[in-house]
Amino acid sequence: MSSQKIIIITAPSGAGKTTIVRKLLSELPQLAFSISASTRRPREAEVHGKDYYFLTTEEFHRKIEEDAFAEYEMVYAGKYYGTLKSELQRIWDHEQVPLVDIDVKGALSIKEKYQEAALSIFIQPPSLEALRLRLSERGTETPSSLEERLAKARYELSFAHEFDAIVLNDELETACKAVKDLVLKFIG
Ligand SMILES: Nc1ncnc2c1ncn2[C@@H]1O[C@H](COP(=O)(O)OP(=O)(O)OP(=O)(O)O)[C@@H](O)[C@H]1O
Ligand SMILES: Nc1nc2c(ncn2[C@@H]2O[C@H](COP(=O)(O)O)[C@@H](O)[C@H]2O)c(=O)[nH]1
Repeated sequence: MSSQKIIIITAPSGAGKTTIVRKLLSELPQLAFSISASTRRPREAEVHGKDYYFLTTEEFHRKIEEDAFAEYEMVYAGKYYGTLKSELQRIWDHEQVPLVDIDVKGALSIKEKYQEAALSIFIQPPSLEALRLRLSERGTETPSSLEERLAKARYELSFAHEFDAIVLNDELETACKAVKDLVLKFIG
């Protein structure tokens, strides 16, 4: 496997990135999840150092000053999310390929930074109505955070064609297989 490749999975919130990423990680040991830093509060059952590195805003600012991020964005409700350079290096040091699950702006930054070393996949939801249903059934959002995510989704959908591939996530198994095929072709 050639070193220092990176796989970017992006989409509007609720499109199914995390679901697809988890399946991919369970099937392809060549990949490792790039754990992002975030200042949002952990959800029930989320674990520091597994789902995210949960930081205070002060800690996140310090890391920005130290130039510790490959990219970072204020994604929702004043909360920061960022990909740590040290996390990518940790994964490369294990001779694995980092899989980053990030928002569309962050994905465009990583794509620009790593150029042909990056494979970028946009997960397309069947419709905004489907997104609304998935997010409300997930049970993680308040009415206002749900609307915030849907408003951002409308904007993010217009960037789909900036990425190397678009995979429709209507039937989950079909979407997972399409993503797996793209990844296997890329990592060789
Ligand atoms: N193909 C699908 N059909 C129906 N439900 C799905 C499908 N794919 C994912 N879901 C469900 O939709 C919800 C949102 O999925 P998921 O959390 O993976 O989205 P996400 O893109 O990672 O969102 P976020 O960006 O907010 O983390 C979850 O409850 C998941 O089980
Ligand atoms: N730009 C970045 N976006 C990230 C990163 N890690 C996660 N995310 C994206 O944030 C939203 C919200 O996630 P949630 O866990 O609060 O539902 C989602 O779109 C993630 O993909 C990151 O490091 N940089």
